Amino acid sequence: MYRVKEIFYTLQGEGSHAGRPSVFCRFTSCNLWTGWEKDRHRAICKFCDTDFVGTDGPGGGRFRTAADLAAAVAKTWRGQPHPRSRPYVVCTGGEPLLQLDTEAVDALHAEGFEVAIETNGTQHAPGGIDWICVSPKAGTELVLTSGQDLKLVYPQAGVEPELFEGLDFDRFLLQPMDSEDLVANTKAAIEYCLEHPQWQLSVQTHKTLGIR
Ligand SMILES: C[S@@+](CC[C@H](N)C(=O)[O-])C[C@H]1O[C@@H](n2cnc3c(N)ncnc32)[C@H](O)[C@@H]1O
Ligand SMILES: Nc1nc2[nH]cc(C(=O)O)c2c(=O)[nH]1
Ligand code: SF4
Ligand SMILES: [Mg+2]
Repeated sequence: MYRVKEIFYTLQGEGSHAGRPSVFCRFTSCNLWTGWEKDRHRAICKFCDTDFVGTDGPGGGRFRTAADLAAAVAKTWRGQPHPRSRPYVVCTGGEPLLQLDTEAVDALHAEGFEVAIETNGTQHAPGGIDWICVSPKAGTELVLTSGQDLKLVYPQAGVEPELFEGLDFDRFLLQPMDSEDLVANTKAAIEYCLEHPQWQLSVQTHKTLGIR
């Protein structure tokens, strides 16, 4: 059984695939916050910008089998077939690696999808995922230390970018923390990238574009 908050079609807003048409499959629940506002002050991850509680969002629900889940994702894709583009699904949450298993990855592949995830990196990943974006969180142990994007929300006291520079990722990105300090955080992230050019800026473009 897979519990999913919502499944929707939009452009990837962040990271090195920003702009890419994607189905987002947002899994319910996270190991670093209950998702309830009343608990935010005592969560391990306190700055989350996402509602991942329940299964009541558009396209959300409980899917009994991996094939059911993959069929729901496939139904949400509306790109026209083209030899140079493969349907693309971004598994996120909440924390997708609490639920995404080999069966689900295989079922998504069987529906013709390239499979991406956005994860906090505290759980191991099943094999076969095509693109892994890890976003480390202060106060956690990082167990997923390789992938494509290492996308650090910046600034976070206790997890300075230097800690991750040696890991096995293709790209290292700083994403300004969205909060009342977004303007200052963006300025600080830009300055850090300019001084340390192995890092590049990741802007949450969907928020300024007014899309999901
Ligand atoms: C909602 S999380 C879900 C996936 C996974 N739990 C994780 O944290 O990577 C999706 C992405 O949004 C980022 N994010 C969450 N809250 C944010 C905020 N306030 N400002 C900037 N990025 C944020 C996360 O770091 C992660 O890269
Ligand atoms: N457009 C868009 N891009 C995103 N990239 C990562 C997201 C997420 O919440 O994981 C996200 C999201 O929620 N919307
Ligand atoms: S780990 Fe991800 S989903 Fe969980 S609270 Fe933090 S940003 Fe939100
Ligand atoms: Mg988001």
